[in-house]
Parts: sequence; C-alpha cells; structure tokens
Amino acid sequence: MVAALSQLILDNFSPNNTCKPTSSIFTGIPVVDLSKPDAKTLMVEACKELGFFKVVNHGISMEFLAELEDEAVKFFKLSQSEKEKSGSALPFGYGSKKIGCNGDVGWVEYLLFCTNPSLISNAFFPEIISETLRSLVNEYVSTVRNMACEVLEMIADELQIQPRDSLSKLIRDETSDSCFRLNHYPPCPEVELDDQQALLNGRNLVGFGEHTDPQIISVVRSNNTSGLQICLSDGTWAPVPSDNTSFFFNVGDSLQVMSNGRFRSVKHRVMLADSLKPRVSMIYFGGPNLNEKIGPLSSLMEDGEESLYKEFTWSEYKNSAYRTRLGENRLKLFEK
Ligand SMILES: C=C1C[C@]23C[C@@]1(O)CC[C@H]2[C@@]12CC[C@H](O)[C@@](C)(C(=O)O1)[C@H]2[C@@H]3C(=O)O
Ligand SMILES: O=C(O)CCC(=O)C(=O)O
Ligand SMILES: [Fe+2]
Repeated sequence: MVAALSQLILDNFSPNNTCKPTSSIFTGIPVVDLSKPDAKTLMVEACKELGFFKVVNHGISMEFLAELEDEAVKFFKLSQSEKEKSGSALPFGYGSKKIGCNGDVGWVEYLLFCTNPSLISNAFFPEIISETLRSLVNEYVSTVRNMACEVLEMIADELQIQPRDSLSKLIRDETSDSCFRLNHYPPCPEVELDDQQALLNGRNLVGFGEHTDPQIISVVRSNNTSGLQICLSDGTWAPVPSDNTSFFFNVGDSLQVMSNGRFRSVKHRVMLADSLKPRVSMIYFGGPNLNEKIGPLSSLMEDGEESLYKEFTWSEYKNSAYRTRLGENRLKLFEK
C-alpha cells in the first residue's frame, strides 16, 4: 500500500509534452579546468550565459568523496524511525518527501546541516548520526568552501572587482549562513512495471522540483546517477550528464543581485528517469552573514548604472524566500 504522500508524488509524473525539449543551440555544460589559464574567463562566461558550470582538476581526493558517499548511504539505509530521530529538517535534520514547509514534495529524503559552528547544536543531531559521518561532513564542507572561495576570487579577478575577496569573504566568514545538504533519491519500487517503461520513455518522477537557490553560490557533487537538469535562457531543460569526479557550480539569487543581473541564478530540478537507480547528491550552499546587505557590488557598476534591485539584507531575503513555494520566482519581490 502506497502512503498518501508517495501517491501524490507518483501521481505527479511529468508527461513528455510538458517538458520542453533541449534547445538546439545548447552545446553542453561548460567545463572549467581550474589548472588552466582560461579558467577565469570560462567561468564568468558560464555565469552570464547559464549560471552553471562544471569544475574539473579541483584536487579533491576521490577516495575522500567515496568515503563520505558510503557513510551517507549507510545513514539512509537506517530504518525510517531511526532516521527520524535525527530531528526534523526544519531548520536542520532529516526530511523525507516534504521539501520546505509550504507544501512541496519530491521523491527524496535528505539531511540538512548548518555549517556555522556557533549555531550547530547537538540537539539537531543526536547520536544516530555517526561520529564518522559528522566529521566527514565537516571536512567536506571546509574543503568545498575553500574551493568555492577560490572560484569566487577568480570571478572577482576576471570582473576586476576589488578587493578580490569581496565575494569570497562573505562565505569564508565563520558567521556565514551557509548550509549543507545530503540528498538521497531512493529507488521507487512502487512505480509499476508499466510506469517503469513510461519513465524510460521520457516520463519523469519528480525528485526535486524546479527552483533557484537563494544563496550566493551552490556546489553540487553527485554519484553517477543522472537526473539534474538546468533551465536554459530560452526556457528549455538541459540534462546535466552525471560525473562523480567533478563539481557543479550554480549561481544563486544573491550572486545574481550582486552582479546586478549580469549573472543568472539558474533554475534547476532533479527528474528521475530510472526509478530503480538511487541518486545521492551533496550540496554546499554558500550564503553570507544574516545581517549582510545584498546589493550590486559598487566596483562592478558602470557610470550611471542603476541597481535593478531594492536594498535588502540576507536575513530579509531568506525569510521571504522560505515563505515561498519551491518553484516561485523569489527575486521578483525585490526587483525595482
Ligand atoms: C520550498 C522551499 C525549500 C527551500 C525553502 C523554500 O521555501 C524555498 C527555497 C528552498 C531551498 C532551495 C535550495 C536549498 O536546497 C534550500 C535548503 C534553500 O536554502 O532554499 C531549500 C529550502 C529547504 O529545503 O528548506
Ligand atoms: O540533488 C541535486 O542534484 C540537486 C538538489 C538541489 O537542487 C537542492 O538541494 O537545492
Ligand atoms: Fe538547488
């Protein structure tokens, strides 16, 4: 017997015809090799055109990534009642099928972690989350944060933003309001055989519905199961081929504002095309301190250029964003 929430997700298959095909001019996900001299130029071009790029040659150990993934899989294999002992996902902890608190659902379970040491309370993470998983997550967050800072400094160099840590310092700060998410898209045996065929024929099970990330930058790493898609500027969806050796960078709403609309906060979603193959993803969301004012960076603005957005702090934006449904255009309220 399929529970009500699962039934709601299963009933919500997206048939072929609502999913626009990939644009014919799309030549693929931009790949930025961090060791190459053209890296800065390529990442800025990608942030303007797509708001999305893939990073290779990042120097992060594959063994370490595999270790964290294994530990995450171990956690998700616990019984439902044990996982629920990890506290509710709001604000941090374990969540299943419900995303946020405004009625969104997806075929996903997850752990949300706060990355600010001064806000982490053991109450959110009782012993059920192994010491090994906690310490791997801490190491992962600090390694990925460093890479994200390097990327933000390269972007600042290319755009001649001064000082070059104008962006990176916002997420490096110990008090930054960043978070980390482990997503597990479990196999879905409830999908009947007919539907399995339908999935393979292009109908989709929604894992994580379309949305933009509210923060500055997000860094996604997944196992080798596909599903992530990005929305191109012509409104078509492009699948992102999975690659467990690379990291994918998303421009978030806050960076779109800081660049005064030069960069695009990319709409993305996870659609599960094979209901029997689990997907595991880990995402670092780099956000600023709650009191930080979010607005176009002055050293980027040209003479006479006006801000496209009203002034707001990250706390104001976050509070407003968390009152919206996943797929809403959250920045609209803040446009001038
Ligand atoms: C429906 C929602 C889930 C979300 C909070 C929100 O109200 C709107 C933004 C959503 C999002 C997307 C990116 C991240 O996964 C996330 C943690 C975030 O900061 O904003 C989620 C929020 C969530 O899952 O609580
Ligand atoms: O799981 C993924 O690959 C992406 C999920 C996502 O976009 C999110 O958690 O905000
Ligand atoms: Fe996202």
